[in-house]
Amino acid sequence: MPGLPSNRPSYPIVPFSDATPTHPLLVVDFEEVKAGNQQAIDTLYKACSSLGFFYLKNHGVDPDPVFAVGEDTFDLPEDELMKFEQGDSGMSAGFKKAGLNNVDAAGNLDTAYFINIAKDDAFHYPEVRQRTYPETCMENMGTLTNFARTADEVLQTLMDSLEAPLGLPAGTFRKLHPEDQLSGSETRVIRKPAEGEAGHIGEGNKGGVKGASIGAHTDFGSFSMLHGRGTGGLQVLPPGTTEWQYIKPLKGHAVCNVGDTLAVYSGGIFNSNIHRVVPPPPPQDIHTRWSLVYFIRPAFDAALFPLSDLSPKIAEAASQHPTISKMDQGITAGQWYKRRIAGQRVANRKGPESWAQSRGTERESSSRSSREAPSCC
Ligand SMILES: O=C(O)CCC(=O)C(=O)O
Ligand SMILES: [Fe+2]
Repeated sequence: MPGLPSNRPSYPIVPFSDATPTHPLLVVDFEEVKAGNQQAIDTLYKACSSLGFFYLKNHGVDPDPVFAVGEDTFDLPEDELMKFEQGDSGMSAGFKKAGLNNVDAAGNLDTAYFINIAKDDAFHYPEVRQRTYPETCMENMGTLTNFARTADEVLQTLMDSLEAPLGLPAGTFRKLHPEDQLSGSETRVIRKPAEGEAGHIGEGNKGGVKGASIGAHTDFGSFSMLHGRGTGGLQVLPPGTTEWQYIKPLKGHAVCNVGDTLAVYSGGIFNSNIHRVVPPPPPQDIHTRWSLVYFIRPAFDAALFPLSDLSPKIAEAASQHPTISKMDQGITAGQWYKRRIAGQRVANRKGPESWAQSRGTERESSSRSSREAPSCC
């Protein structure tokens, strides 16, 4: 039973090595942001407009019961899980087994298992708004709903606090991320198999990063909040650099990052930075890696363009942004999400151009200067 003591290992099985070089992140205190502390909001704004990644402390979200649901889910036989596979049409909700996504333009295969539970289904259970899930999820929907509600409210609160510094009217972001309209917001538990287990290395992969879990990408939505179990593997490519750098797992701290839709709404003031997941650095590399993400994404029907009409500051930034200034003004957040999800599926690959066509805002993020990145934590 999820949440109850079990004979499962506790993570990390071995600690993240201090000898591994890591990239520092700013630390944002959620309680202070929520209380309106200007210094904390300034730190958040600085983080979003530089690397786009930060540690979040005092967030009040407990990942452990959801990790337990994830463990029970991935224990189910694969043919049972495959009844809930996300498919190739651009739907994210559901199960994905390792090897069904590409990790690079060469077509190498991923090594990550996902169970994705849509906010729509968690918030409105027992009503089925997007789809149903394996029995371990359906029977523990209370746990999943509680997690999604808490994480969603944390990320909505962060976005509330960014409205004034962006020159936006209060309530702008909540209108774009409403509870009652279908969206791509979801909870994702990720399992990367331990060394020696099936799926640890992508079958038939030639070249690329050995055992890569998730290829280089930007997130599709507005904000992502990641909980780990003390295991490394997440890497960022800081603006203006060419070397991937690990993010150090910090106990009690979530890692949050700006995604494409928030970058676009802000006219490019905020940065949706490229990142990837590779096998944990030694000595953690021989063990299973677990992570848990909550993604807040706009309503599928929300228009996706810079909020220039609402903020002269955003209008000015958007007009100077190399890619955002040229974006198709007719696209919705749902179309953006579908293109990105479908485009990374192995079954939809036609050639290296499929990978390029499935990318997000990362092509321009590399043009940011490294001077903008935070230099300390
Ligand atoms: O597992 C991680 O550390 C990050 C996962 C991630 O980047 C994603 O699911 O988009
Ligand atoms: Fe990501």
